[in-house]
Amino acid sequence: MATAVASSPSDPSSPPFVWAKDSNNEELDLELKPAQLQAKEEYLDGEADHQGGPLEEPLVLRKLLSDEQIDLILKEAAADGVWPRGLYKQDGTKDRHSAAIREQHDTSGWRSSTPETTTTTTSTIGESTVARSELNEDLLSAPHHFAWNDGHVVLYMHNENHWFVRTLTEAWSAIRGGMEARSWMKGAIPVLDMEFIGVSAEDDVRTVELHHYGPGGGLTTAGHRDCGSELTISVLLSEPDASEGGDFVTYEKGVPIAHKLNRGDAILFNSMSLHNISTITGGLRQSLVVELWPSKRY
Ligand SMILES: O=C(O)CCC(=O)C(=O)O
Ligand SMILES: [Fe+2]
Repeated sequence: MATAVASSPSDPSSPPFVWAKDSNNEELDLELKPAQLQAKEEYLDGEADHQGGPLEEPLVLRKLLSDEQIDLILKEAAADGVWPRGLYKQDGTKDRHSAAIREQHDTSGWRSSTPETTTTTTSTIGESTVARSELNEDLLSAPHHFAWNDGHVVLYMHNENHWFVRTLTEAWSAIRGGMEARSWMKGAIPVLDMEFIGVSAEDDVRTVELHHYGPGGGLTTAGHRDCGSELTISVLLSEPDASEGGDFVTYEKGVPIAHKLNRGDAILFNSMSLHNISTITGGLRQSLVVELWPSKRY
C-alpha cells in the first residue's frame, strides 16, 4: 500500500508537499505525478533545458528543519560523525582505509575526500589549497574535509556509505521530502520515480555537505552553478544574525536577489541556476547542502 506523509511547512505561502513511498510499486495517489511524468518526458525528449535556459524560480521552504534537528546535526557531525571517524564498509564495520569504498565514490563522481586530508584540499574539487593552520580562527574547530579558502570549510556527510542518511534519519526525511515534492521543477529529473522503480533512495544523492563560513568566507565565484547535479537544497543552520553578510543570492534576469532565510529555512533550486553566498564580514554562517543527480536509470 502506498503511504504518503504530508509534511507541515509553517509558512502558509509554501505549497503543501507530500512525500510518498510505495514499496510494492503500486500506483501512488500523488497530486504531483502528472507534472512529474511530463517533466520526465520532456527530459527524455531532450526538451528540458539543463544549460541555463529558463528555469523554475528558487523556492523557499520555511522551517524545513527544527532547532532540535539542527542541533543534532551539528553535534553529530562534530563529535561522532563522519569527520574524525573512519570509513564504513557495506557491512557496517569500520575501516579507516577502505580503498574499495573510496574508489567507488571516486569513480562514480561523488565528491569525496579522505578523512586523512583534513589539513589541505583534495584535487577532486580543486579550487584552492589552504593549510589548516591558515584557517580563519573561527573555523579551526569546525569539522571539515575541505577548505575552499581560509574562511570557508566543508564537511562531506554523504561519505562513509551515506552516513548522514543512515544516521540523521529524521532530518533526512524532512530534506528528502522537500526535494522530492519539488522534483517537477523545470529542468529537474523527477527524482521521485526512483521510488517507483525500486532503486534505493540514496542512489541519486550526490553530496550532503555541512558548510561553515567565517569572516572573509563566501562563495562569490561569478557563474557558480552545481554542474552535474539536478536539484540542490541549502538549509540555513545558523541564526541569520549570527553572521553579517552571507546571504544566499540567486539571479533573476541577471539581477541578484538576496534571500532572507531564518534558521531551518531551506532554499530549493535547479542546480543549474546561478547562485552565490555573499562574503561574510563577521560571525559564522552554517548551512547544509544536498545535491541530487540523475538516477543511473536515465
Ligand atoms: O552554503 C550554501 O548555502 C551554498 C553552497 C554551494 O552553493 C555549494 O557548495 O555549491
Ligand atoms: Fe552551489
